[in-house]
Amino acid sequence: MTGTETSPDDALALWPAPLAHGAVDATVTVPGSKSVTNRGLVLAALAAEPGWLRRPLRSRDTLLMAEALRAMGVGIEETIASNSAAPGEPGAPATGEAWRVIPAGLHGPATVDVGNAGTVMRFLPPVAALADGPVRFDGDARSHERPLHGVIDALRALGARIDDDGRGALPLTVHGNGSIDGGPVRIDASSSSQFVSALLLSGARFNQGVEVRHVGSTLPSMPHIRMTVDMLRSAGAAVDTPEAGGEPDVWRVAPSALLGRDLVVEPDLSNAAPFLAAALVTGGRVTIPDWPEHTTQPGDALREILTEMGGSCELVTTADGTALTFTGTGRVRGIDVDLHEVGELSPVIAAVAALADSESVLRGIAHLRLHETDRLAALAKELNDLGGDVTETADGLRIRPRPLHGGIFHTYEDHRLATAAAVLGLTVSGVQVENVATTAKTLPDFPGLWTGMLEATPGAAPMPRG
Ligand SMILES: O=C(O)C1=C[C@@H](OP(=O)(O)O)[C@@H](O)[C@H](O)C1
Ligand SMILES: C=C(OP(=O)(O)O)C(=O)O
Repeated sequence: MTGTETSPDDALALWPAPLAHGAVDATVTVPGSKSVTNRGLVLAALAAEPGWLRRPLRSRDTLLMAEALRAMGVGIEETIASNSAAPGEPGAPATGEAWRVIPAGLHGPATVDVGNAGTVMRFLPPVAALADGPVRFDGDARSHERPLHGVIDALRALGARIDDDGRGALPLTVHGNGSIDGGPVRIDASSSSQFVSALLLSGARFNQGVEVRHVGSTLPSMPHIRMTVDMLRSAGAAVDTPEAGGEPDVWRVAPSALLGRDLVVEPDLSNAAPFLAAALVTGGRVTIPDWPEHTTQPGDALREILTEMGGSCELVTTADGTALTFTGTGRVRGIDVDLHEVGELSPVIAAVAALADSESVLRGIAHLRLHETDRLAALAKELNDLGGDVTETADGLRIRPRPLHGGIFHTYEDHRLATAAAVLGLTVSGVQVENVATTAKTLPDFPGLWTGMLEATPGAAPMPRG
């Protein structure tokens, strides 16, 4: 357990989700992307020169990543950056919060606490295989249940020595000797795209690079694999992908040094979901500044999905950059949608679907059973306990809207269950969210952002409730 894990008191606490007394109308600045920040940290740590991450997300998952890299010898300084990069360094970002990453010879002995961060538990064993000395990995109880076989088996096949208990999961120790052969490897990544991303992110530093061939029946979260490829290329790596005319399900990273970068982290578009959903379910309007015009983040799909569910959106370019304004119409429609590529959006979409005027079917998300919690079981149970009519299907959820009532919404230490519950609480009186502090996994001060959104709204301010 880390100091950043939810404390026992937080875990027991109930947060009265504020009711919106009208249409919300607010601008919400969403913190940086977890997925971009943690990839940025790994690539910067493996680079041949120092780099910068500007506007990084500071949340449990990213602080665990930074701490783990520090434990292996990487320098990570949290700073308010100014334009004073030393000669020969990649330019420092203009101003604002930034992390300066100073790569160093990676070494053990080290201990890594992964918490319940998929990105930490999957992306770092390949980094540890490049370190000199043993690196032990452990984390929250749930981290022992989340699949890791794709990474463990692949690293062994590529020349690494790993001690584990044979279950294909944590805890484990990687015994690195400073380098790894690399080369071709076959994996089944049907339970998590993060297996592929993990091997590609470190692959440029393997002696022969890496060729990852996915042999499973299905591969979720393709935008996250595209994000990995995109960020590797920006760091100077040569990457072949299926999209670029390569073989289906095969990715290759050539061996090379990586560049230090000056990376500006985009807002976390998946974490924009509850705020956009607030506009939809209250018939209001929410603007998210700095919404990128082009992005690999899966959260960009919210524009299409929530529009189909009854809203409309506009991406506006101003002198300050682009911003997304999402407007609800007062009507919320059900949806039949395959969320295989964008699974992390499912909890909030399920909450909106429960408030819609017609049935929804969410498909292609069987792998969510292996996320922070079994998200399909948890969503079905918690929505039904509030009076909903939700059934689990083989690969998703069928949601028939019913009048909901208040009650305790359990969150199973899952940040996205908590934000989904907050959406319900906007229009359902008396929703009490258990352990809202679990949102700190990826979204610092979610309750503050949420009440800030409501307080910015004339006439829709939250009523204090006991
Ligand atoms: O690579 C990433 O940053 C992520 C990939 C996805 O994982 P899965 O492919 O395991 O669903 C996603 O759900 C997770 O939140 C973040
Ligand atoms: C699945 C998620 O996280 P992780 O990176 O821990 O896999 C998520 O954030 O929805």
